[in-house]
Amino acid sequence: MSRFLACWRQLTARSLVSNSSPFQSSWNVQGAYSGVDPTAGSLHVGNLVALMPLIHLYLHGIPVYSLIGDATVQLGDPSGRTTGRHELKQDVRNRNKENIEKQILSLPEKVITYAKDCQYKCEGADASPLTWNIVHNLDWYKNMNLLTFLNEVGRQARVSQMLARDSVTSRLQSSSGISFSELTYQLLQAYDFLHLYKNHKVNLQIGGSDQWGNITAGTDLIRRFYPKSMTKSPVYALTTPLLTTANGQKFGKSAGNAIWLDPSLTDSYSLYQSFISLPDDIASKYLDMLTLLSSEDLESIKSKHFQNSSSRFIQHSLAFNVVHMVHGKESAKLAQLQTELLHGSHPAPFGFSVSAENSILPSVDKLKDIFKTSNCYYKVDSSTDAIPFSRLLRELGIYISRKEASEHIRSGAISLAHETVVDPNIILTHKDLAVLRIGGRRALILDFT
Ligand SMILES: Nc1ncnc2c1ncn2[C@@H]1O[C@H](COP(=O)(O)OP(=O)(O)OP(=O)(O)O)[C@@H](O)[C@H]1O
Ligand SMILES: N[C@@H](Cc1ccc(O)cc1)C(=O)O
Repeated sequence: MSRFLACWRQLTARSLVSNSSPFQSSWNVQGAYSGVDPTAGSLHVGNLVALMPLIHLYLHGIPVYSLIGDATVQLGDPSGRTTGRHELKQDVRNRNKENIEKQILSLPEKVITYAKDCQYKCEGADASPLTWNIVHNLDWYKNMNLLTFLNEVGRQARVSQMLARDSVTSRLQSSSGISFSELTYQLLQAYDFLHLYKNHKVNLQIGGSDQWGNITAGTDLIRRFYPKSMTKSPVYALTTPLLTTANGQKFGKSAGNAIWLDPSLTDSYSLYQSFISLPDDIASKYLDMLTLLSSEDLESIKSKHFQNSSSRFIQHSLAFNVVHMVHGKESAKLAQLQTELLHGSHPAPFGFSVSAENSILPSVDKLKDIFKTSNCYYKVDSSTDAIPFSRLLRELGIYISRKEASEHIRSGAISLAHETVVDPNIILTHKDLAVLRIGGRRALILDFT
């Protein structure tokens, strides 16, 4: 079996293929790429879906390329957007580019460690990972002359096809319309694919399903440029499903609901937590898509979960595995322990909870060690410990105003160490740690020591 066929089986079994060029077992993939525009300082969980096929290809020993769109970010991709993007300043774009590049550079080592832990196998293929390459599209656009681009690329592009792309039709009908630069975005992404095909033998582009139009603009352009090469080295497109919220909204930067992969923006505990309240069917699908667990392990997790679905075993397994892959195993273990202490089933002192089987609560010092690096830990110092509760919450930055804090307190949504607090003016007399709960799921640690 060819390496790509073995990999394709993994991708389809894990529901990672939303659309593709007509698949045949003879697909001859020599290299694959996926791109990201540095519109933010970190990748997010949505981007991870589009990265998963690249991860499987990498583990199967097929050359992979991550493209950082430091040229395309200047135009803004209209795909999946109802309005144009705000222009980012050059220093912000550069910072974003550096951060994303660092994140991608650190990925292969993490993926290999995680894959070993999962005993990931390349069925029927003898493979070992090659280098994970990073390219920047400004490298070929910075000296590109406008006339050369229009002559080489513009001449081949068909305006009727450009206008028919989903990303364009939806915007043409909107009140804000679409700018010329956004309309030409697809030609730049198409030319990227052509460039990588010509210079690095890359003949597969992968992206989220909103990228189908841009990716096929590339396959069309390459076929027009190199009609004779198509028998020996054909080009392919592959898209993954979009990761959406429970109400169908795409997870991402534009929707403002991104869960970042950078631990300084979304710490391991919050990343872990983001999967815990997913409905069973969605969590089960994400477990297939976002982990490298074997089909036997996936089966056994699901069957264990359905013996007692209140255990949320699928959600916890998904959370542990994603944190393991992107932040490392130690961070995943810590996030699991923090989750157990904050959301277990058996109430314990200071407002912590632990499960009945594991009811020994760590000492205050140990608890401080467990939580002090997480975003849910707040140190209450001596200048703030004798002030009214609503002001304390404002001073700690938990609420932006005292008024907002007071409203939440009065509504009964806040409890401290198992006690609901309804008086915004109360002065706390705590001397150790206490868990502050806001609504159903948010839990913070206040450290009064
Ligand atoms: N929620 C998601 N599910 C699956 N793939 C996604 C998701 N969000 C982004 N991607 C994919 O990640 C790749 C890089 O996307 P990029 O970061 O450039 O834009 P984006 O996150 O979609 O941005 P925005 O949210 O601003 O539209 C693309 O292939 C895109 O389709
Ligand atoms: N258009 C992609 C990013 C990208 C940029 C250039 C490419 O060649 C490929 C992909 C997105 O916004 O999600």
